[in-house]
Amino acid sequence: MTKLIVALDVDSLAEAEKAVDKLGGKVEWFKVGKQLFTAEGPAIVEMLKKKGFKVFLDLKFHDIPNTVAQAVKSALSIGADMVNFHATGGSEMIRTAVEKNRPNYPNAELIAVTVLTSSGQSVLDELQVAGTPEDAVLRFAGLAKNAGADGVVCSALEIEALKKAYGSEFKVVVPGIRPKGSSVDDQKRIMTPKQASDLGADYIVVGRPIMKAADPVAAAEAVLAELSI
Ligand SMILES: O=c1ccn([C@@H]2O[C@H](COP(=O)(O)O)[C@@H](O)[C@H]2O)c(=O)[nH]1
Repeated sequence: MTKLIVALDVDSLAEAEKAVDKLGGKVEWFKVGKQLFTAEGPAIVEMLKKKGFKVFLDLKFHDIPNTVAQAVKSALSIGADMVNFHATGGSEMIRTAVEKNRPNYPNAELIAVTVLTSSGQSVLDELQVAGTPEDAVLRFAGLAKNAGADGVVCSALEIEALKKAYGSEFKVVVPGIRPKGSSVDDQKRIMTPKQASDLGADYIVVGRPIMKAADPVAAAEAVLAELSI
């Protein structure tokens, strides 16, 4: 079953707590990204864990292997249930982070970012990354899986190929989700909650379509209603 992760892309702990208290009855997972974590730090994760939520700390680490391994350790030690790093950091970086942290946090989900959902073909061309976004996602995911990652962040367009290539146990975490009629914003590779769920997304990540809705609770309920049971 596909789980909903709501992206808490707000400026302050107070704003985040207000949203969480409204959505909390419906939503089990919240994502804390660079905007909120840079402003508030570990207090935000502490607040979410105290209230009993699962936390995806989306800091997309990308650095030398030792630094990423230690950053993942810090993220897990403050209570994150899911953390991520860029697959383009390479196998050694991923393997070091996984091997260093898996023994102490066996249930943590260690996830590699493949190609950002805001990137289309033109970004890959600009960066001289070979092939289509799907080609690159599959390549980066294979590297991440071999290095021990539990899954990847990708767009819904790549779910089918990823599950076929790497099996149903390899998790796919899917942002770039847009309910019918909602603003696309800066996302490029998008699908609806229902499409992503039908394709086998383990998690969908939804930010602005819920957080910026006139009625965020109704928007979250509408997304949840689209997910396959
Ligand atoms: O490839 C990626 C990786 C991460 N994200 C993050 O997900 C949310 C999406 O927010 P929306 O408002 O629903 O667009 C956001 O926090 C991103 O940092 C992503 O979009 N794509």
